[in-house]
Amino acid sequence: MQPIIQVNQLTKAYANKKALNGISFQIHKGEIFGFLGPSGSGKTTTVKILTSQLLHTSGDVRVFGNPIAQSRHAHYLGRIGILTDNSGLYERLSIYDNLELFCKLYGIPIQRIEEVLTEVNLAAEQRTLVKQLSKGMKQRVTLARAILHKPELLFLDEPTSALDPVNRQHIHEALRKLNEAGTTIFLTTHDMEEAESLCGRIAFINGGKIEAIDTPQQLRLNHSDNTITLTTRQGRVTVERDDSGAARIAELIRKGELLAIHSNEPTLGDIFVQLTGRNLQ
Ligand SMILES: Nc1ncnc2c1ncn2[C@@H]1O[C@H](COP(=O)(O)OP(=O)(O)OP(=O)(O)O)[C@@H](O)[C@H]1O
Repeated sequence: MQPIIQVNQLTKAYANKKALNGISFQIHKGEIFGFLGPSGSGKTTTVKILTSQLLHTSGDVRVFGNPIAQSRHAHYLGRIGILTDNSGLYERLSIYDNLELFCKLYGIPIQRIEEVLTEVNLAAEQRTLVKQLSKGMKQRVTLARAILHKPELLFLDEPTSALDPVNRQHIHEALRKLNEAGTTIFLTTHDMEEAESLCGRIAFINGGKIEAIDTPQQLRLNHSDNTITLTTRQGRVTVERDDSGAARIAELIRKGELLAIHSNEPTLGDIFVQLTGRNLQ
């Protein structure tokens, strides 16, 4: 099947700065694909190019099979949804009135508002003014607006970076539901837990280059040091993940000395440091 997003050797140079250095990746229908990288690594630049808000310098970028430069029209924007920092909500209007305005602007049936507010778990608050909402609720209204027209492909640039864990969870739940209903999702984050819990595949981006792309499980397997740490009554010991290690574990169990086993799998943050020498923050 043809990928929904196909990027080949993409570069972007700002006046005096190369922000993207020849990145290539593909995203297939139904995926939640994440760009994980620290500040300044090129995440927003990529999202802006893919959503046709910014022209790229060189390389081939196709979305829905069409080169992005040719996709710069209402038909393309009608098939994608975008959520960025910039909420663009009218603070003095209620949640419902904000969404109604967008429905009228884009010719979306008004009945869709109720549906979308249920999806983001805000149906009960729909008459509340946006200025009275918490940051987390506002972000859910922004998400509601981004999916009002039922986009096939949703772009989210750091969707939960300013949110507390509970509100982050609300957004994650809404995104999982959307994905289960068929929406393909491209998101950027610097939060390894967010990437791990949401994304089927992750690209590590650093300094405008992609350092690795894989599933979180495979990334961890590829970078595991093949050791196991054991907590015993005498203290901690590390054994190899082989027959000698298995024999040692069996012996400790037999003697009743084994208290806990730790797999020593690296976190995505550990792997990022291994690959780039940098932290995600
Ligand atoms: N308009 C611009 N003019 C010049 N340089 C820019 C411009 N926009 C971004 N850059 C630079 O390009 C690089 C990539 O920036 P980008 O915003 O894509 O990174 P990011 O990973 O999204 O970072 P953050 O998480 O902080 O938003 C950075 O070094 C940034 O300073």
